[in-house]
Amino acid sequence: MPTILGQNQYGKAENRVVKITRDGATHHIKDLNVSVSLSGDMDEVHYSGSNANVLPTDTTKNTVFAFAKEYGIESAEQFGIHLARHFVTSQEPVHRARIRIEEYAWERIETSDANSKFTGADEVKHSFVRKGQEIRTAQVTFDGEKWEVISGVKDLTVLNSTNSEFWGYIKDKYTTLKEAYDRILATDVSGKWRFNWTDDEQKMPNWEKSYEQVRKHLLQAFAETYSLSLQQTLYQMGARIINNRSEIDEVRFSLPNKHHFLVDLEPFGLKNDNEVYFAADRPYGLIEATILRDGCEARIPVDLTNL
Ligand SMILES: O=c1[nH]c(=O)c2[nH]c(=O)[nH]c2[nH]1
Repeated sequence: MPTILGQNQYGKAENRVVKITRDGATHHIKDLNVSVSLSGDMDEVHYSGSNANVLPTDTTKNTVFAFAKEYGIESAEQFGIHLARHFVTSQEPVHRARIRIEEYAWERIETSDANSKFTGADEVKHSFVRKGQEIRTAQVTFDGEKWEVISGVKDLTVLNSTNSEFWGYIKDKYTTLKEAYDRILATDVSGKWRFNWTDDEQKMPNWEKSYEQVRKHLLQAFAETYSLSLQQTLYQMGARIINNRSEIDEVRFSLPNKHHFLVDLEPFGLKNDNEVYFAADRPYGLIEATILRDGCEARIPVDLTNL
């Protein structure tokens, strides 16, 4: 044979598994990106195409989701150990398993005073904001007389593990979506807000404080809205900003609906009681709208990517 096979490995990469653990009203989230890579006696599949030694990559994917239910996700390391041990000890041709995991960290959203008076809690127990990745934006325009300041945020990722439903929508012959009465609602917030300050240097807003407050209001509105659609949540987020921040007249949001699909674990004899989800990255719903102070003009461009 003029050629020989060198190092090889295979498996399913980037399994996006989200595990919600429900401790009464307090939910915990683990969000992992798990890549499985197996190697061993795999010469024949390369040389002759015999799959006799091949555990399908599809099976390695299913194992990731099933193990999230069976073992839970204590830590990325512990989860990786369960998986690697399983592949090497259960399949004779598999001699080595490499499990790579990225973990995305979340923190709880603090509630507004109104909500904590109502619930007695200072955090919403099912609302999370992804740690450390948001980008703050600003656009300043001056024509020699008047200023226009539009501030914004992008890549601010949030998730509610309950208090979200979606039902009662149009059904035509192409509709397959099942009505949801308790779903995950997650989005990467892209938003812009326009200040009504135009010229009086004495009355310039405190930009730092304003950003912190807008961020707080939009997060709290996301966390505290019992959502019947992402459209409704979006409107609440904008309205909360306009109602609390007199320096802002207009808010525009572009919100991808980051779908989380319940994984069917029945084929493995496991019940998925709203615990293990596949976090799909595309396609996604895209919900966009402007919220205006009554009587004010819409000036933020409809397409936020142009700003
Ligand atoms: O909040 C939602 N709004 C929609 O318009 C929509 N469409 C869809 O398929 N799922 C959802 N969810």
